[in-house]
Amino acid sequence: MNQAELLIHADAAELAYAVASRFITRVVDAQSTGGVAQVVLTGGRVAAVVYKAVAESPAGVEIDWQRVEFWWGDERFLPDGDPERNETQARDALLSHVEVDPARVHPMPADTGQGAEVAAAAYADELAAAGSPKFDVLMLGVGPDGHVASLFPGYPQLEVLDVETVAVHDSPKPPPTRISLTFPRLDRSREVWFVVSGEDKADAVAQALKDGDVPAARPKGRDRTLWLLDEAAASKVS
Ligand SMILES: O=C(O)[C@H](O)[C@@H](O)[C@H](O)[C@H](O)COP(=O)(O)O
Repeated sequence: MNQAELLIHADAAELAYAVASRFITRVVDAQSTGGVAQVVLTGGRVAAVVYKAVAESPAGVEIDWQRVEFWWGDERFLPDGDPERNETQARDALLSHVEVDPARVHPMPADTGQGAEVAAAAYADELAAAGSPKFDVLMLGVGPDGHVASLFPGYPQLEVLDVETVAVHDSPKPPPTRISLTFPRLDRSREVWFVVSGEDKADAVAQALKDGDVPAARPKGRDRTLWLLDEAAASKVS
């Protein structure tokens, strides 16, 4: 298994620009053999800044946006269009500004009254219908408690290894109900990128890099596992 690679940037803005550039290069590389780039987006403030930087990057023209397949690592289980949904924030920051193929954008289901378990199962079916793609890049934010996606410390979803998606209730991070990919599905990624900014994440980053007992210690890319940090988030890495 490959070793985690750390790339540390001066501040949140430099981190966002660096991750945006890396994202564009990664997608162009994945498309270079004529294929479709399979990418997994995450939620959170840092991710939204990265998506905006991608949308604004002049290099973005190098991507054939029609040949990018977008997935999500987790979603806040809210009605369609809710501003707190990861999908809404990704559309506002990036997807509405580039010529994506709508058929290749796969948001996790919105709350239509069906229940999060039904919605999670539907997403697993959608992944299967798409041929269970291996992801070229999977982006993950990290919470101060070391959570990734919607996999929270001490929650039963950490031990769910036989299915690819799971519902989450009583999340410590609002909103309370979520959908998440499980660890086995997160790991079906060529590259896993942890994109982390801020002093409040420094303990979680340090613990994860020491293989501590935090969810962020577990996802690993098949080819590369990158920790893309600003100095504040890296400040307790020994
Ligand atoms: O739905 C979510 O909230 C995210 O998927 C979650 O895993 C997020 O990435 C981290 O909590 C970091 O969020 P921040 O970047 O806002 O700290």
